[in-house]
Amino acid sequence: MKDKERMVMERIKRNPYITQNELANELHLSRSAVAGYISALMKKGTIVGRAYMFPEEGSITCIGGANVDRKASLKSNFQKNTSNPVSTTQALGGVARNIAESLGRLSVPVTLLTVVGDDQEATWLLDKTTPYVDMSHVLRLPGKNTGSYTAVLDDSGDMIVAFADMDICEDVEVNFVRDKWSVIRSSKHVLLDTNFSTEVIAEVIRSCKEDQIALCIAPVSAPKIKQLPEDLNGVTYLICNYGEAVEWVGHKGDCYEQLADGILNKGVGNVVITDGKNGIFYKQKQGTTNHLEVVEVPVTDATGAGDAFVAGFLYALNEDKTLEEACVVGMNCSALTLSTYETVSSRLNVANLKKEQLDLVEELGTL
Ligand SMILES: Nc1ncnc2c1ncn2[C@@H]1O[C@H](COP(=O)(O)OP(=O)(O)O)[C@@H](O)[C@H]1O
Ligand SMILES: O=c1[nH]cc([C@@H]2O[C@H](COP(=O)(O)O)[C@@H](O)[C@H]2O)c(=O)[nH]1
Repeated sequence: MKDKERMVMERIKRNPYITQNELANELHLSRSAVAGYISALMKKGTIVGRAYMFPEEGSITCIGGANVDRKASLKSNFQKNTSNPVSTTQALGGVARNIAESLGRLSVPVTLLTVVGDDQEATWLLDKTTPYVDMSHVLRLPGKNTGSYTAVLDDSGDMIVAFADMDICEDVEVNFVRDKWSVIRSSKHVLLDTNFSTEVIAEVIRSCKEDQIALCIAPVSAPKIKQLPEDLNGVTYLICNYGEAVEWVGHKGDCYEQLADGILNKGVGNVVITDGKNGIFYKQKQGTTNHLEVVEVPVTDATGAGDAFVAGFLYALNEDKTLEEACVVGMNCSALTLSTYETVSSRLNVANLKKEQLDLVEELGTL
């Protein structure tokens, strides 16, 4: 068997969903050359036919960034223009990846559509995420660096500043979404972050609207919320923090309702604004508005609290809970993450989530 033919066969074995275009991109061949190799493999009987695969019920597809996070925790107050003593840790990150891993840990069938390079970081990221998430559709770009995020945290675990090098996301094109549409379309919910370009984001929104798939957007940061297109018709849920909402649609000092209205006016169906220990505000285009209190918990490391909230929220919606119930589950998921240095808590599972719920209920003194 020729080398190229073997490479085509091995990739199909690893991912029976792979398209001819994807094979052509990965192997630097033309699509017609790939078609030729596939036809030769079929003639030899190495491939006996295409599998018909059924989507897993209640699955979620997460689309967006995957990073290696490096965190430096200051041992004393930050001082400019000198070297500050820190302890450093490394973890996996990227908003869509964090949410996908959390959902996987909560036993939800989940697929991640993201992009990585061909460096050691990519191998580490794929190895560590695969136990929880279907990573067979991840785009690997030869010669590119996997995304990274470097944060400096103060001695109470809050971020002072962070730097995200995610140039690799600029190489993801609209065709990536189109090629993967059969995977995306089979999901009960789609989660999209704002690491990819406005064109890619707009394509996901347009297609989810056309196929009536529930779409939840988690903007990544104040600068990246601006990557959202103007028209958000087709977005079922948008979950952002107060700072992101102010940067995007408001002014400092705006109340939650003013910010929520600004977002709903763009076409979103339901908006949730998180504001750390100050609680959660949600407003539905057709329905209710509410401000929920959170039970304050000691913070070890705040990284990933917002992503954990989204994961808990989607987990609950997938279980057919209401929007308000989903917000409460989201808060419990965040509480688990806040208590560890990990971006995604390794203690996250359905049993611990239920226990967290009971502990909080006890603390609130209500049932
Ligand atoms: N000190 C805290 N005590 C309890 N929960 C918190 C605390 N800080 C954050 N959270 C939880 O984490 C969620 C997300 O935090 P927030 O700071 O709003 O977003 P982000 O992490 O995206 O900046 C909040 O909605 C809340 O449920
Ligand atoms: O431009 C980006 N910045 C940061 C992240 C990710 O966001 C997470 C931190 O989330 P939060 O801000 O909710 O703590 C980290 O895992 C980091 O990799 C990202 O995907 N894109």
